[in-house]
Amino acid sequence: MVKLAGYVERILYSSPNSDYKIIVVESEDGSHTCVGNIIINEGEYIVLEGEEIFHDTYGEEIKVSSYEVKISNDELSIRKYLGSGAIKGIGKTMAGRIVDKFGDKTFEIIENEPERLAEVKGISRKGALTIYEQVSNQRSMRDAMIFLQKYGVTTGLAAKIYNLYGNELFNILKTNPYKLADDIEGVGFKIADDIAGKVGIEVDSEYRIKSGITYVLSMAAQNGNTCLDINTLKSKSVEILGVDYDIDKYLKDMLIEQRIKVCNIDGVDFVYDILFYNVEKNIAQNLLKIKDGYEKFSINDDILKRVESGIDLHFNEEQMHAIKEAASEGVMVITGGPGTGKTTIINGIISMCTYLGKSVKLAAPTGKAAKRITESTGYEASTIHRLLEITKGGDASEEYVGRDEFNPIEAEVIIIDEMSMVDIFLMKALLKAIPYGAHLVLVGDKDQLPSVGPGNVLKDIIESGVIKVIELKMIFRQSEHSDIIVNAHMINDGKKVDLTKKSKDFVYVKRDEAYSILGATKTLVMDKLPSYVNSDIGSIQVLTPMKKGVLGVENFNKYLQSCINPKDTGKAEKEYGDKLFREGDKVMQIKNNYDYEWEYENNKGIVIERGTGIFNGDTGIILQISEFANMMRIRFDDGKIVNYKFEDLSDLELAYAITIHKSQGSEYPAVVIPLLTGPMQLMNRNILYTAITRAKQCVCIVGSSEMFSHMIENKSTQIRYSGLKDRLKGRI
Ligand SMILES: Nc1ncnc2c1ncn2[C@@H]1O[C@H](COP(=O)(O)OP(=O)(O)OP(=O)(O)O)[C@@H](O)[C@H]1O
Repeated sequence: MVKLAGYVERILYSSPNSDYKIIVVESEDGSHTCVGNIIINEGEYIVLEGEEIFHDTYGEEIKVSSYEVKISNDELSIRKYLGSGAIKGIGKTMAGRIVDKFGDKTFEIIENEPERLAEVKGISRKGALTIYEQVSNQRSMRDAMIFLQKYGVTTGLAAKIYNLYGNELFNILKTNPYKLADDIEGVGFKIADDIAGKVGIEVDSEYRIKSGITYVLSMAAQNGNTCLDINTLKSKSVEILGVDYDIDKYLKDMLIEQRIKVCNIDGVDFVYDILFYNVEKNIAQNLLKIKDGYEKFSINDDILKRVESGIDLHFNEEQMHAIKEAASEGVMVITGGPGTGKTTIINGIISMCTYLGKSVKLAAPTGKAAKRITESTGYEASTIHRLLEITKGGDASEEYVGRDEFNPIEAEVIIIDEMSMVDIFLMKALLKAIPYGAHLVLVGDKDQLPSVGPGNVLKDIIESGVIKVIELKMIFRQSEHSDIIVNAHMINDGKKVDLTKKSKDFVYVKRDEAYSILGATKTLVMDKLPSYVNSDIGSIQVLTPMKKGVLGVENFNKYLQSCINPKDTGKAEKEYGDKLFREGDKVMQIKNNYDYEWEYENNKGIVIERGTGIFNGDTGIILQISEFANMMRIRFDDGKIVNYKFEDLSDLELAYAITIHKSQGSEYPAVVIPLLTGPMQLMNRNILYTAITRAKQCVCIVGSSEMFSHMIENKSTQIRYSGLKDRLKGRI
């Protein structure tokens, strides 16, 4: 770690999209090139700390880890600061004239007697005022950044906070920093509480207690709950606030202020953050409206026969029933495990609609799932986000949703696959955009893991008993072809699976210790499986329940990266937080982002198509990392090429191994599942079932057969609190 203090002599590079800069700092012992996210102008005085690094092209540099900016009052630095382009309307010449006139008193004059700037030739009184506003805004923004950095707030978040509140920020920080936690995504109760403590806000302040209660509800939402029973809410609030208060009093206030709602379900009071309450209520109302407001399609046996002959198989009774019901129900659910014929029914419904002249839209929650259903039905599917024309980072909040009740989806039948992944926010947005009279068909496996976001939408709808449900039981893919399917159903039914039985597609590799599991997994991924399933290394997916620990995703990725794509002087690298990306690495996008621009190139490297949108679960390879251009070039599996700015790297993770949660909706030729130990709430049947059903040709379990059996027995899937089922039933 080195420390440095000096003037910013030059800004060599400034990213147009972030605070990333390459600057030259003139200190007592000469010039130094420094790089990092820095908000600064030429001529300002910087005191920084950083690490010395060596760049192949630019030589020695200091990578800045923390800094403080001071505007010096000496004439040269004022001249540089004003002339740096930071203040609109002042160039180098004008800066020279201002400093010639006011010398080292320039800032004092700008701040205290700005009208005097008009004494300088070429500056009007109005111009003087604009200069004053800009200088003081810049100063307060910088002050705010420095202030927030002290509380561990990153520069990106600090800028977001400042942009929202402007100069009101200090006032808010001093009176109610908890407002930040309410208003800004990324500021949780903990950061707000830390600031509050430092600015001297009392622990028993009303703001603090209410903010703590909201925080407990939001943490519950992160675990999938839309509400929380009142006793748990009270005890958790007391726990995080660290003081024993009469929480009831504050809950009553929050009820009056319409910040929360309380619903009684079976004699227990459940508390909702008003946001979740409204979303859940909206889903129930709209779902019932769609259910009742439909128009039956008239079908006859002739049409069904034609559908069947088009698909070239005989539907069994269940399937025929499902297709008929899709014609006569406003909303219906089709649920079943792998190989039970869901896709075949979707095909049948689409084909029936074609004969009836009804328009169909088919969609799924992720890009991968949409691609998969497109391939298996031959009918173009989109993501639900695309169907709803959601823009801006894929956020389903209303302002960015293009399709709604005023501009509904243009289709008479809307089929959604992989419904188990849909959370309450996406469901609300979807239902709002269903046109009057349209039929909605929801397809999914209710035993897959529930959505990452809050809610238990598919299960709640099924259990409400209000919506028509077709549960498929018959397995079409036969056991002689696939142990994966048979075992998946056995696991789902809680039946013991014999791992010692020889199988072509369900393989067990016994290992008793974490590091030997790592080694065996590597051998499978690199040497054995690619030729066995006729695929490349990149298509073999390691799926693990956990993020942390030797067998967690993070460690697995580091290990597999070092084996599959080791360090090499020819491969550039980029560190981002505790992640290290290297050219050639396999990576995954972990959010839907509709703004990323992609292009397709032909084999001569000429761009032949452009578009936008990269989706949660999309995987690709890093082609190039350029520190100078501040970007990383990635080619996704479907050929799209995207330039990621470094500040967007939080959207990317190494993907040699991914969590089972993240694998939902995706399929791979072969999966390797390492199992040894882990937290009991993760090592359960639901997780194992989801992991196994991701594999098309081969599942390899590496590790402990006892843990495998334990997971089948462990049904303790975390309970999700939600009122949707009871709301649909009209009980609340
Ligand atoms: N009535 C039927 N008669 C014969 N084969 C059938 C019938 N229905 C489906 N199949 C076949 O069974 C296999 C599994 O069906 P399908 O792909 O529709 O199931 P799925 O529930 O969508 O499976 P998954 O969830 O694994 O994708 C397919 O090969 C399909 O052609």
